[in-house]
Amino acid sequence: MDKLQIQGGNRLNGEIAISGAKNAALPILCASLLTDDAIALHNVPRLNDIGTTLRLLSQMGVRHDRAADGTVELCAAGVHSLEAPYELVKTMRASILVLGPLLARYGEARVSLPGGCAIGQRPVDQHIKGLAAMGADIRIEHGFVVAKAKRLKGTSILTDMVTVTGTENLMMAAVLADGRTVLENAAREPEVADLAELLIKMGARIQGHGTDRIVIDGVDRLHGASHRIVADRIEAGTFLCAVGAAGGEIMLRQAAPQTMGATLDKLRDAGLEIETGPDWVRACMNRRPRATGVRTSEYPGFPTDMQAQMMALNTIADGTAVIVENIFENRYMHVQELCRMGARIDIDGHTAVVTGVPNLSGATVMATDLRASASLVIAGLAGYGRTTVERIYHLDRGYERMEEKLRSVGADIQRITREAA
Ligand SMILES: CC(=O)N[C@H]1[C@@H](OP(=O)(O)OP(=O)(O)OC[C@H]2O[C@@H](n3ccc(=O)[nH]c3=O)[C@H](O)[C@@H]2O)O[C@H](CO)[C@@H](O)[C@@H]1O
Ligand SMILES: C=C(OP(=O)(O)O)C(=O)O
Repeated sequence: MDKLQIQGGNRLNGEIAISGAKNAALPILCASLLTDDAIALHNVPRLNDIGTTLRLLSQMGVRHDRAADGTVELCAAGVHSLEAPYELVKTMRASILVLGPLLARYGEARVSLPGGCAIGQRPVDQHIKGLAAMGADIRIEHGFVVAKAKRLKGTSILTDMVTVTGTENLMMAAVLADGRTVLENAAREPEVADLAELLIKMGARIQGHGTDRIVIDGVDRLHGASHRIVADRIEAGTFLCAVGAAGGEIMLRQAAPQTMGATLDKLRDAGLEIETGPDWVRACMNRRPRATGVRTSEYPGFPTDMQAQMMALNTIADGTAVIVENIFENRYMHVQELCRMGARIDIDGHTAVVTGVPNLSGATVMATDLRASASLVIAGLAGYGRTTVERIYHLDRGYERMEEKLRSVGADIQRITREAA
């Protein structure tokens, strides 16, 4: 298994190009199931999760071409299987995003239930409840969601909580349904809005995306379209935490600062000097970070996907920060590993109290999930001595060439591949 080896202490200086957002690209790839026509997507990041989704779509009969410049063309004219098998779903929860499109377009789907994962239980009951309200006959059988519907019917759906992939699944189901669907308590995340933008280009009638009430008027068919995936606000935020912890000055290109409000505010509180333009962020850090507490919440609040990275920054801050994780019940797996590097963190339920220490010391640590891995990389860059981050397959699910991007701004970081290890 690949590992990363980091020699801490280098300041980060230079430019990094931000990739397309994983969490926008995944539902958008699945939306290709909604039409027989070709869909051309630009700025698709090269990530393991994207590879898994393309494999999943391929085994259903979706043809795709992937160019080196991040363009992916898909055509679902030859779909012959309406099943998402456990072998693929178990490696990536977002596979559940084929459920809505398959049901809307083919009236049938058999999708393996995703297993429990590192950050929480993550049930899909709201996806099922919404589709059932639209008239689908849905059962759980042998670990699969088995769904059937002649044609889904538009209705009003109020989810019990804000769910990102739930909103996306229901929106993709509703675009081909009979009549109007209203999604109340909808997720406002920029990735949901980006999916809606693609669907509108395909001929869907959607209003209110980006708000908590999305209104969708179903149409009989959708057509081909071309779309550029929005920039990854979490990747950009991760690099900003890295410069916050290691010091230096970086310019992020092809970024979307307008989607990063809560993260930029908190990083400014922590002492980073930040300037933004339409598609760039410049950040400079010349001091010890100030302790900065965060409470995660739905967009536009502070994202749970930035909690671990913000915690890494706080481990070396001046003062004590209180971090509250409100979205996932088990998203503190990085705490134990950060403590192995000398961090002082106490957890009580959803709350972590981080008392900043002057220095972290390099250690061998284990990555347990995607953002936990990123937090360990940040800690390794800021600490003294060598840090080895094991099990980085989690990192490769969601970051494109992270070590190359960090090396290009001066980090001493190497990938040790399985063969060389
Ligand atoms: C591929 C993708 O876009 N992943 C993102 C998406 O995950 P994902 O869409 O899986 O997360 P949700 O927004 O659905 O989860 C929010 C909360 O609702 C709960 N819940 C959700 C659905 C449901 O049917 N029942 C239920 O109880 C979850 O367990 C969680 O506690 O949003 C999360 C929250 O911003 C991010 O951390 C993930 O990076
Ligand atoms: C939790 C994440 O992703 P996923 O929902 O794909 O597990 C994430 O991107 O941090």
